Amino acid sequence: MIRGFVSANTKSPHNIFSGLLKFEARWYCSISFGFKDKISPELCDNLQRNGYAVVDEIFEKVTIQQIREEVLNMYNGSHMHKNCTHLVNNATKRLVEKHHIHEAELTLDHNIQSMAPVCSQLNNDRSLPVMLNLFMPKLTLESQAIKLQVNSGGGGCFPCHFDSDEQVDGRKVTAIIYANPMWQPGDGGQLRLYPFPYSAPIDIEPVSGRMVLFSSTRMLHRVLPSAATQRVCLTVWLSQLRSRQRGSPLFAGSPLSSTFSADSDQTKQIASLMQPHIRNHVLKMVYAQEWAESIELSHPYTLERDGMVEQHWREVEMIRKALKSCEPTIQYLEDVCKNSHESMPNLHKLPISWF
Ligand SMILES: O=C(O)CCC(=O)C(=O)O
Ligand SMILES: [Fe+2]
Repeated sequence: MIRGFVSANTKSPHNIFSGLLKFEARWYCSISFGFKDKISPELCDNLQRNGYAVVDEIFEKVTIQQIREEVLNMYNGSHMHKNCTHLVNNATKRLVEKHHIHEAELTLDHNIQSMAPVCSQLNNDRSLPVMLNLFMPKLTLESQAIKLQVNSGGGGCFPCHFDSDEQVDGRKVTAIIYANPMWQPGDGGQLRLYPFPYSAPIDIEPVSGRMVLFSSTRMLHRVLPSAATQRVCLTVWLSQLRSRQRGSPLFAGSPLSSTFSADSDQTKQIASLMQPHIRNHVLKMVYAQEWAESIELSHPYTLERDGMVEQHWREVEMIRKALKSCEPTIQYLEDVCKNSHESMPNLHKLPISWF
């Protein structure tokens, strides 16, 4: 729809789009959230190529302050619930609480919307998916859902995870907006991204006004323990309609061993290992130890937590067996990523399909 609108005009898409957004803004919101200026072709190019992008000062300071106050009011008024890890084992599904992480689903809950008017306006503002679609038309984002979150100190954190999976829902892009005006390095709570094999993990500080965008299905991430008493953020999940998903029939539902064909040539092996579905498994193997530790750090001690860690190691073992013929190549990738960028041979040129 937007592409049709743009191609019918001779002005640059960016300008035409600003006009359209101003028109919409008059009807839908009194706050301008700044996406139309901040989501640029360069930013989207980074997102497309690296799987993530960071933009600072996404909103005015006063807007960030209002968002922080609204989220903390929700927390202090006990309108948030504890965040849980969803544990799927065979046919059973259980929830395991994380400690010190509280959240509320804004988009699904009209009560929360009425108590958080600025966050609600953000929920109604469609300019983020619209701008991303403009510069990354293949995304075809059609909906957004917002979660409010407080990490209440005490080392609260998230284990290594992907936000979604093509077979679970239509989430494609995660955007996290931080509202922590007093944040200092000793507070912890950095978002750690794993853009393997382009580089070693990257830690992003949760400073006020910063927005981090990344691939919901293919960017492994975790949150480091937070000592700050109130680390606040909003998460926006941007989704395609499930019927529009460009599912990969090659991988859908197939066990790893039947979809992977090892080639003796190392370059070909690397290309095979970097196919999205296989890459996600390779990541679990490469970061197995850190992944296990992050599960332990994020949940209070219970038998269920032990079970989660055991299940993790069983999965790592299965992946190791399935990818046995590529072990030296995986070891090579691992070594390269653990050493500095200088020694990294052309791995950043490998085309990873992030979206
Ligand atoms: O708190 C953050 O920075 C990220 C949280 C996260 O990864 C999630 O909610 O899935
Ligand atoms: Fe996440």
